This record gives sequence, C-alpha cells and structure tokens, in this order.
Amino acid sequence: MTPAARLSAAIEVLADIETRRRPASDALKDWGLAHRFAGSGDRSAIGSLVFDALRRKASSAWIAGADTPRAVLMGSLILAHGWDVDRLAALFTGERFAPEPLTDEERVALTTRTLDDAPAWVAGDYPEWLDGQFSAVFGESRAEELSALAARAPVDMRVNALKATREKAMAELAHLGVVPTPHSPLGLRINVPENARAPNVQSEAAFQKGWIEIQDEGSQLAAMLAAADPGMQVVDLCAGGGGKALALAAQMDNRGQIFATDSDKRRLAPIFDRLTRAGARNVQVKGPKGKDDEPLRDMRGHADLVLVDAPCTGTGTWRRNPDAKWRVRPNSLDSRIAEQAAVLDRAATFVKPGGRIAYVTCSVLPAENDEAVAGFLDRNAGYAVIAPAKAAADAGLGELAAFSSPAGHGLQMSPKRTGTDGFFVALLRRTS
Ligand SMILES: C[S@@+](CC[C@H](N)C(=O)[O-])C[C@H]1O[C@@H](n2cnc3c(N)ncnc32)[C@H](O)[C@@H]1O
Repeated sequence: MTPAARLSAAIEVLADIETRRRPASDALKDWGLAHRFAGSGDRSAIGSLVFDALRRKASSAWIAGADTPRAVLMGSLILAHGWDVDRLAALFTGERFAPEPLTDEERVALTTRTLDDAPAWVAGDYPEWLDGQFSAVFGESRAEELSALAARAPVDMRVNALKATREKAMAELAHLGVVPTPHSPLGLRINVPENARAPNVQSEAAFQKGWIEIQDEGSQLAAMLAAADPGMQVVDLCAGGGGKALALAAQMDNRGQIFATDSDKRRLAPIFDRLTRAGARNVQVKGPKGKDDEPLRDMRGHADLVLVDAPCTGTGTWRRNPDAKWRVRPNSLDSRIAEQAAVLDRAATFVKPGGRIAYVTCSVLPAENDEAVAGFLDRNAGYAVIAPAKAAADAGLGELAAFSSPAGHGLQMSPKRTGTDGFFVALLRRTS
C-alpha cells in the first residue's frame, strides 16, 4: 500500500471505532480481514496511525478545528509525528486510494490553531467529564500528567528472582537494548523508539526459561509495597492471570503459601502455565465452583496479607490502551466502585488480627483510590491506614514517599511521577 492509502485506511478504522464504539484492536483486526491484500507492514503502520490518533484525539481535533476521524488523523500527524501542512497536502491528494485534498478551512485551522488556549482536558487528551477527578488528584498539573499518560509506554519486565538475577537477564537480553528500570531492583525496560515495533519478548529464551515476566514497573512496585515475606499466609483475591501472584511468590522465595482466586474462574486460566514456567511452587489456585462459593473459606481470619488487586477503570494504563479512555463512562466507573467496596469487605474476612490488606488499582481516579479506602474504613472500624511514607520506606522504596495520594491513604504512581503506569497502593492494618 502507498503511504497515502494507509492514511485512508486509518481514517476508515477510526470511523469504525467511533461509530460502533468498539475496541481499536477489534476494528483493526476486521479491517485486516476485509483487506487481505494488506501485508503485515501495512497493518502495523495503520495500527500505529490509529493508536497515535487515539492517544491525542482531543488535542488533534482541537488543532484541526473539527472532531471527524479525518480531522483527528490530520491533527495527530502534526502533533504526534511532527508533520507540517505541506507534508499533509502532499499525501491528501484525492488521487487513487489517497484521502481527499485539504480544504482551505482545514489548511487555515492546521496552520493557525495551537494548544495554548486549550482547556486542560484537551491539552491532556482525556474525557471532559473526568476533569473533576483529575483536578482532585493532580491539581494544576493535570494536563501534563494526563499528557504523560497519553504517550507510548516502554516494555517493562520483572526478573524472576527464583531463576535469575537482573545482571544475568540483562546480559541475555542485551541485544534488545534493555536498561534497568529506575525504582524496582528487579525491573528491566526496553524504550521502543517512535515508529518502531515493540520487540516480541515472549519469543526470547530468557522468557521461555522463566527468567523474566512482562510486567509494568508500577505493578512490580505494587507487589513490593504489599511486602509479602517468606513464610507468610497470603491471599491474592483478584489474582486474574497471576501477574502479582508470581511477583509475590518470588518475593517469598517459594516459602509460605499464596492462595490465588478470582471471582471469574476463566481469568485464572493462564496462571497454571505461568507458575510452572516461573518455578513458583507456593501458589495454590482456587477458583470458585459456583456463584456463591467461597473457595477460600478455610482462610477466614488466618491471612497475614490479603492482596486486593481490584477491578478498576484502568485509567492508569491508558498509555497501553489509548482507546479505552474514550470508552470509559460514568456508569462503568460506578460499577467498578461498587465492586471495589465488595471485594475490600470480602478481603477483611480473611485478615488475621495484626494482618494487612494491600489495596491496589491501576487507576488514578480518587473515586477508586482514596475514596474507596475511606469508605472501607467507615464500614470496618478495626482497620488503620499504614502511612504511605512508612510503607514505601519498609519496602526499600523511600523515594516513593513523595507521591502520597491527596487524602494520604496511599501512594499514587503515574508516568510523570514515577515513569510507570498509574498505580495506587494503600496498606491497611487490622488493629482489632
Ligand atoms: C486488575 S485485575 C487482576 C490482575 C492480576 N492480579 C494480575 O496481576 O495479573 C482484577 C481482577 O479482579 C477480578 N474481580 C472482580 N470482582 C471481583 C470480586 N468481587 N472478587 C474477586 N475478584 C474479582 C476480575 O475478574 C479481574 O480478574
């Protein structure tokens, strides 16, 4: 395909995402099936154009002076790819498979409009209805913070201490240009250059041998902050595919027990192969047998630590899922808030006196973070927050103490603050 034809395809896919409110990956897949002549290079280039446009959708529409898929693509080529109007005009020719030529109005908008007078939700590329939430957590920095959440994310890996050291894994992956992550002592990072494809880490021998797991550094730090020690009895209540359970098993050096469960048994499916590959032997996976089954009933009142890696809107992962931010709705936020309250209250049934709950979300919304903790404390008198600065220091992560959440119930990470996805971590001790 010609570069101009790829632009037309990207406009088509963006229109499909917009009109059918569907995930970008589904729209791209369908486009590929309907256009089998397109090679993998074409599909990958179109995917990059679409994802970059979605990252910068509001600001692109602003400088293009319209919010049509065509306008958003044009704006993003200028903002994200550094094009100028002449370069656009050279491809928007209206010739075979090329998008229609630029109108005078488009040309004027694209050469004169800037983000200088744009509101925060436009400059930061996020849905306007969430402005109050972002203002509460980031204040005047919200446009900058959210802009950092719109950028591309690096590929982060956690070295599995059960099988390798960071030095050993780094040497094995040197050809991928891996560097240590700034905070996690087990973190490795590949910074993917603009317009390049992320490497397929899963095909590397180091991955196959279980030396590394793909895991954002924020998720690694959340597991460290949970502070599971060898020998502890740990419940991972929202274990899903097991990313945190694997990190905890390595922290515990395979000693003690982790009971991993999830309300959705199907989500636990990948965990078994992952545990085997990682050499993690202290994790028992217990899926619910029916709707009202409590597979961990024997653990009631016995756990040293209950990890609640809660279901959430995922606003902290928008770097990796830029289309998700335009799909999040007030009713889905309300549903997540209700689930968070339910799962926190369930967690409390497992904690032994003196034990802890680690509450984690990959969100930056106070409604899912500080407010969820405050609600839990109102409903559960025998719990107290462990001061975030202390939790950070205890985990050997004293530098995170600066990132206490607004109400002080937990730590709030973000791409701008910590160079990670946006994770929130609160630790609650059972005092009576
Ligand atoms: C953020 S994901 C977990 C990710 C996983 N811990 C990891 O590190 O790979 C949240 C999980 O919570 C589960 N979940 C939702 N509501 C729940 C509930 N009431 N009890 C337990 N799990 C729940 C979802 O099925 C989902 O798998």
